[in-house]
Amino acid sequence: MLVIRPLQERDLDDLMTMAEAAGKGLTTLPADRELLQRKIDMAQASFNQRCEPEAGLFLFALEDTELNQCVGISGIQARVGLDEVFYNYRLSTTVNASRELGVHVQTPTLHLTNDMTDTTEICSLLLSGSHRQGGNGLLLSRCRFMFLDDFRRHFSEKVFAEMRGVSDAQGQSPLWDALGSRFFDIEFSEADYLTGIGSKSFIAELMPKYPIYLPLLPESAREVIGQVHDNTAPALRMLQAEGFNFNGLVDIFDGGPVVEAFIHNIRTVRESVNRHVLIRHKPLELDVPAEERVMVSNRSFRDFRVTTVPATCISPDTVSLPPEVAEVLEVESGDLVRLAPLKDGGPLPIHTAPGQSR
Ligand SMILES: CC(C)(COP(=O)(O)OP(=O)(O)OC[C@H]1O[C@@H](n2cnc3c(N)ncnc32)[C@H](O)[C@@H]1OP(=O)(O)O)[C@@H](O)C(=O)NCCC(=O)NCCSC(=O)CCC(=O)O
Ligand SMILES: NC(=[NH2+])NCCC[C@H](N)C(=O)O
Repeated sequence: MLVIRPLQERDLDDLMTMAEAAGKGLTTLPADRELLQRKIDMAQASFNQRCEPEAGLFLFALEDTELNQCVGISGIQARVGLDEVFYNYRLSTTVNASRELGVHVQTPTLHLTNDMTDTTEICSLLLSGSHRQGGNGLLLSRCRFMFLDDFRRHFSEKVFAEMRGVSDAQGQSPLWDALGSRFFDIEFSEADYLTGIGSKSFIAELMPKYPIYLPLLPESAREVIGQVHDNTAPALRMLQAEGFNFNGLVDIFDGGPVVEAFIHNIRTVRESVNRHVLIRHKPLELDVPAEERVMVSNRSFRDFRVTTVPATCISPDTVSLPPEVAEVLEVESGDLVRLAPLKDGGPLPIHTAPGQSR
């Protein structure tokens, strides 16, 4: 069975293996054992409410209970830019017009901003290659929206994701080569790694403060602005299906797009329903396609758990769970759980009785 739970101490080795396999460019998950250990500690402090709410870093592990192994990770950073400055470029238009000369030139420009300050970020989505199938990526990404909605007071109303931008197999980024490298005498992979481990003051010290006129950059750099890395296309597709849209900001190093949504508009949030658990000793048909499965969350802050069950388990006011599923979710008969479709598309497989509130 695959289950989402808070990231724990014992996940360090699995996390390190996944980060190493992912290669460079996943800013928040560099293959640095000490940093990953610090992230686990921060996640534990956040779930146990041992840190300031704004400093919360909620990291979720996807555990394969048969392998007893962490096979994926995803995260929520409660607020960005409060401890350290958070940068983006805003893609704007500057118009130079002269009625006298009959000239009207629109020039795309990049302006350095801190517009996402004090906003919640979803981040660090990574699934082990062996488990990229059967809707596991969807579970890993979407479980976060159930958590965000159930514990809204910990987060901002709007959430965003910075998507990984274009770089090649050698870690070269066309935007970095044309822009960043002119101001920082280091490679893109090193600059990215330094921001990932939290050494960010060099950005403030070295980044150009004046707007950048895009026609002055080479075509190779212009064309990657707002584009994602090939490996990140599925992550973007999943967010778009949840209602996230490009907000006009891009990453200052590789030009990857920033997408955002208001929590109340996110599809998983809108389509969730609550049901009481009914434990039933009936074998569960596990081989059900993603379209016919629903996510079930135990709604616990500290011991958050999510797994999937076939939509046929749901009745108008209960959800029947076999004992082994109830056990991994840490729920008992009568507990209230939250359900949402795993995959978008097709009719919602959750039946609400007439007159019953969701
Ligand atoms: C992102 C995940 C976890 C996604 O898992 P899977 O690859 O198993 O996903 P999937 O179910 O196969 O695909 C999800 C959806 O994307 C579609 N899809 C697949 N390949 C595509 C492509 N090349 N272009 C456009 N869409 C594509 C699928 O059809 C499906 O949509 P339908 O359902 O419509 O069929 C994984 O690919 C991964 O670990 N990638 C490497 C790490 C990475 O780049 N992470 C994101 C960094 S950016 C980040 O972390 C911030 C964002 C965040 O935290 O969410
Ligand atoms: N791909 C990168 N490492 N970009 C650097 C900046 C990342 C992020 N916006 C910050 O200010 O922390």
